[in-house]
Amino acid sequence: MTKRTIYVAYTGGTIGMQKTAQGFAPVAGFLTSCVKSMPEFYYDDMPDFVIHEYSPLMDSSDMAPTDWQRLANDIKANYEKYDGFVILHGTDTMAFTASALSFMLQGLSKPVIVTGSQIPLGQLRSDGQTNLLNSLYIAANYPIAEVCLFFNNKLFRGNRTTKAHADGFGAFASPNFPLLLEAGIKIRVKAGRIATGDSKKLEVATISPQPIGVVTLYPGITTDVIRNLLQQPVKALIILTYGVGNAPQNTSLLKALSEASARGIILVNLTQCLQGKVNMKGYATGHALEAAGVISGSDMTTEAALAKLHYLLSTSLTPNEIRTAMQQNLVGELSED
Ligand SMILES: NC(=O)C[C@H](N)C(=O)O
Repeated sequence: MTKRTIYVAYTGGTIGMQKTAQGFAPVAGFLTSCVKSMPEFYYDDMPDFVIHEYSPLMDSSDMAPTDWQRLANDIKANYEKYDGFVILHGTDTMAFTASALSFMLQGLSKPVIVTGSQIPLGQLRSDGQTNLLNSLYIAANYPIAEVCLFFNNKLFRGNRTTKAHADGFGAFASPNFPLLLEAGIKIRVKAGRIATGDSKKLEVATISPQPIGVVTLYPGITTDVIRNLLQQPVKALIILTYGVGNAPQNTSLLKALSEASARGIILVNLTQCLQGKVNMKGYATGHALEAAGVISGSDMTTEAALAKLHYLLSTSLTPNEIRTAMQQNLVGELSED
């Protein structure tokens, strides 16, 4: 059998960083030369791979929707030539990029795995070797045709992830969706589905940067704070509410929200809780939000909701159509009742 070949899009992040006078920063050419010096990447069981290094390499905190587009276009341009795709990316905004790509890459029949590390590949005790090696191996041998995120021996559905640990190796969690695969002594496929090999045509959605607000409610938050967040040019506001989606039943606050909704602003209710989903029918405090035009984001992560809003606001859908689509499961990003 011919070896599978994986395309590695290297965008930056800690995995390829070196110490500089200003702290860790990505250095051109360094990651590729590190990998070339590690024989395990070239064992017989490993797939062939090519590393395409982006220029400039970025810390993922500097990334924006234009970088998501560039990645999606790059995968499209190389789609026919390769069996799978690994994206090397910084961890800070990795969950945002994985979420965005899940909406942008439509009709995937090959795996796309986003990974990186907490310690640079060139440093002692780096997690970069395990993360990259396993991602390549899994993309070739356990092709799950969706946008995944691999970290700390776990393969997650990309649009269900959130960065949950700032300095541990288990940097990612998927609070509301099970693992796709776990790489222990044995590789065990869990909620993931291995691709059947049918090839579909890949379409890439074009997205543009969107003015979206995100606010965490706290006891005593004033209507003025919310009103300021709802000013032009804001097109959507994600409200991180209490528990199952509750907010104070403050008349002026509810009025500000219903006026904004009437102006076409999309108001999305997500819970501040780490796990579980919004149910605005549970309490009067949640029901009042629904009556003000706020829609439920169910159990989406903030990252997935934000990426989904970018995707939908970049289409020609009306605000009401966007509200409907926000509550539907488009690519496995939310659980419907
Ligand atoms: N671990 C990392 O990759 C963090 C880095 N600041 C980044 O997101 O690019």
